[in-house]
Amino acid sequence: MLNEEILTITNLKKNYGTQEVLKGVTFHVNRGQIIGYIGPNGAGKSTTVKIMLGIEDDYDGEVKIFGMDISNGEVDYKKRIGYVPEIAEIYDNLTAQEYLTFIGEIYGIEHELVDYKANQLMQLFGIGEVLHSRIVSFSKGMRQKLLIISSLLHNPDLLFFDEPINGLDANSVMIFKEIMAQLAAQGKTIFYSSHIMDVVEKISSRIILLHDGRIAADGTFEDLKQQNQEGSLEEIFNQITGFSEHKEIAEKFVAVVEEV
Ligand SMILES: Nc1ncnc2c1ncn2[C@@H]1O[C@H](COP(=O)(O)OP(=O)(O)OP(=O)(O)O)[C@@H](O)[C@H]1O
Repeated sequence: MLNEEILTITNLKKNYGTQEVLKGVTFHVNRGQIIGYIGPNGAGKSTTVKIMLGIEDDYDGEVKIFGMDISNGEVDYKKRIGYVPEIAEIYDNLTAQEYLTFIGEIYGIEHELVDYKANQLMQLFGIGEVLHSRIVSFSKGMRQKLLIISSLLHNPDLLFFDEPINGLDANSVMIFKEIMAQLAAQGKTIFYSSHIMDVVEKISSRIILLHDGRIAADGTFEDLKQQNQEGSLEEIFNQITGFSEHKEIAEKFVAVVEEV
């Protein structure tokens, strides 16, 4: 069922102290969509994702995942979710294989299956030779690949990716974009936050732009292009967020740098 509702957020509000971060966010996402969730730094993207994951539970409004209100205390829905956080706590002293075994145990996956998947996926992502190396010795891109693999180990139906391609080389980005497209074609739903506009533009079936605690745009790239009469997602982003002074800011920045 491709029109099955996977995520339904209604009038979501979140404050940190006196700061209103989310001021009433509403959207619903159907199965098989790739949502590019974008917005300026501090707009509240990670906050929205943390609420959906149940990491942050103090909010107003309603959040339904797989049709169920997540505030009902039921945590089973988390077994069907994969998550690549922007900044991850990762156990440096473990080897990649030990780490993936540990993640597999959390999800209750059979040991042999985890071993098999860990081996295959690491090889396919070009890091097969470090399966038994400690994570502390990994480069940034290698760590990121390991995080992507660990988020997919349990074959989740819904994926939250927060800047997942940080540190990935150009060839790996191509593989990852293709993996996302194929996962979505298989009926997985992907919620993708990133500041890399040309990638978001290309991979998203729908783009949601969060600005000042509210949704400022929601539609396919084509929809957004028509509404804003701009050519690229970067330009649309600049227009909707009312930003045009990058040159002046850069000039002032450099002037301060040059002061001695
Ligand atoms: N635990 C917290 N305590 C207090 N304020 C917080 C906390 N987490 C986030 N905030 C504030 O909420 C706002 C939104 O933060 P959030 O991390 O959701 O933004 P974001 O859109 O993901 O930004 P970025 O693009 O920089 O990752 C920011 O002003 C941030 O300072």
